[in-house]
Amino acid sequence: MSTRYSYAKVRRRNESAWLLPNDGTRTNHALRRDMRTYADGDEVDLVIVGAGAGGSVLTQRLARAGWRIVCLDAGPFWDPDKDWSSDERGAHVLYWTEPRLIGGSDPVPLGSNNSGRGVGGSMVHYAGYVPRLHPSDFATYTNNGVGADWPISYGELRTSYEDIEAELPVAGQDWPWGDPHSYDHHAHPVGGNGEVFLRGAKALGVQARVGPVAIPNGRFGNRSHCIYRGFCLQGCKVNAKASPLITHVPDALAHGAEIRANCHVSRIHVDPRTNRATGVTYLRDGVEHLQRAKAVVVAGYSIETPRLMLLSATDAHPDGLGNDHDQLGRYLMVQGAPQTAGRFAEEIRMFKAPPPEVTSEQFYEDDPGKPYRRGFSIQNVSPLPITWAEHVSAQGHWGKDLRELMSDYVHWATLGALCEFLPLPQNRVTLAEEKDRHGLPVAHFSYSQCDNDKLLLKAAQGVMEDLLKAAGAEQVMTITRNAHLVGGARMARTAESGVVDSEHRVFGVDRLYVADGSVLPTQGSANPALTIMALAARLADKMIAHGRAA
Ligand SMILES: Cc1cc2nc3c(=O)[nH]c(=O)nc-3n(C[C@H](O)[C@H](O)[C@H](O)COP(=O)(O)OP(=O)(O)OC[C@H]3O[C@@H](n4cnc5c(N)ncnc54)[C@H](O)[C@@H]3O)c2cc1C
Repeated sequence: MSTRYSYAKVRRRNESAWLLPNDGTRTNHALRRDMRTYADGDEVDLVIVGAGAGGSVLTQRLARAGWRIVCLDAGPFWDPDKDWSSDERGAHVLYWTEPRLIGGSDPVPLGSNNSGRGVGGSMVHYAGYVPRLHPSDFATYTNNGVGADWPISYGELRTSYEDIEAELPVAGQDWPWGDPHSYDHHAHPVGGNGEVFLRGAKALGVQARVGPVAIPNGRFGNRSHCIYRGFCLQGCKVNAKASPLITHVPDALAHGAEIRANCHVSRIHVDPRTNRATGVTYLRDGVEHLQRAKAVVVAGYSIETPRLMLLSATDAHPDGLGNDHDQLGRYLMVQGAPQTAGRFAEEIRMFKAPPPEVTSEQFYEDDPGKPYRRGFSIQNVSPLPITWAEHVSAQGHWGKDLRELMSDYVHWATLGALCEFLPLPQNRVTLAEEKDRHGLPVAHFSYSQCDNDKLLLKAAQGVMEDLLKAAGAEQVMTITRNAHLVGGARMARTAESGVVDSEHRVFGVDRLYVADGSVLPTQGSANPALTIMALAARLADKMIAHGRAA
């Protein structure tokens, strides 16, 4: 571990890893049983919608500062021992599978690959890659003529990045790209898939690094070390992979927050007299409740956050909260995530390690010599058999062909790219006519790629195929897919160009905030969870400095 942080310093800020049991079980049941609870009629300091990456960090930070917090999540309070299995099919309970409609010229399928539900949010079943954004991501419009400029700079997030990296904690080699930095935990040993990446990179002179992954290398507090069984996306059964369920929720409960599971928020209330957010309506077991609060934070992720704000329209805000200038739901982004598999004569067994292994950010920055703006990163991905079947069948293999490729699984290695698709106004969430089981209009998500997006996909595919061939692949197979969702309630300098200001306050409504991935104006080629958590930690600092609403 580096000298930058000691465990004692992390523990003084966030004791979660030490609040977990160390008797071979994974959940501190006493902490949940004895958590402080509030009545709906109690006016708490803050109600937070969503206990995912953004909502959990904010809950933990503000509970520590003595705020009275209720955090509502539509999904369950997971218990890794009881609810999760080392089984791709069994993990389907983790995904947000409520109905949503999709459209546009490149519709984005929504489901297991996009969002989670329940306490811990999507990070419960995320892959665990946690790179930072680069400083350039905060000013792509000024520097490259595309995308958008953030109202804050990278420098304003640096300390929060360091804090969250120490709390997850992150393991990886020294990072040469963006703002060069090191990690508190040394990189993990790589498996067969990682070795292929490193071999191909060396042969081509491409820089690659092991990490950065939110899995401690060794024990951390009472969290077990990683057992390299490869089921990170199915919910880590041993509590090695970080998610807010184990990295921030225990400390939040220990400091008096109430995290209320299975509560679907259907409306944000705004007092027409004061124009202040005053609480939320939520549904539990089909029964409507009202939680009063002095302020409201929405952290339901990029589709559900704009949807809830659209559903909360009032006479004063007839098009939805934060939508007085027709910005809500717009500039929603996915990353183009083509995936290339290569066949090797020897056995690779790509499942035998966490899927996050090796990364290259050599192609991340804008290169004026290229026909496209901005760039992409490349990482190992390790599809398990069902996801592998999806990869192979997406290539048109079926019947005997498909069976042969499935039984050949152990010979394949896989790389995935993250291409920086641009924020475009027409890529947007609106409300559909169709209703969900609560009778609420579902989200319609329209997505169309621009020419720059398509050029990036092609370039990333070329690099991945070259890497695998240079590592000795006899055959390569690429499919096109998407990853991650960010934007939809973006941060901006003015209400005419976004939904929240630099301190996450929704334009046009007092005491209403957004604290999740929807606020990102651009996405770089980095996986988003670390940035979402760092932004929430920064927001908590601002809110604590301003003090609680009277
Ligand atoms: C398969 C997969 C792999 C991924 N891999 C990576 C990775 O390797 N690295 C990375 O950085 N990112 C990864 N991600 C993305 C990452 O998990 C998300 O970007 C991040 O968790 C989003 O944070 P958030 O706070 O915006 O939302 P979430 O973490 O999704 O939290 C939102 C929460 O809000 C709740 N909610 C929504 N609507 C309501 C409502 N109306 N009422 C009450 N509760 C509500 C949901 O139940 C959910 O718990 C991955 C995602 C997936 C699906």
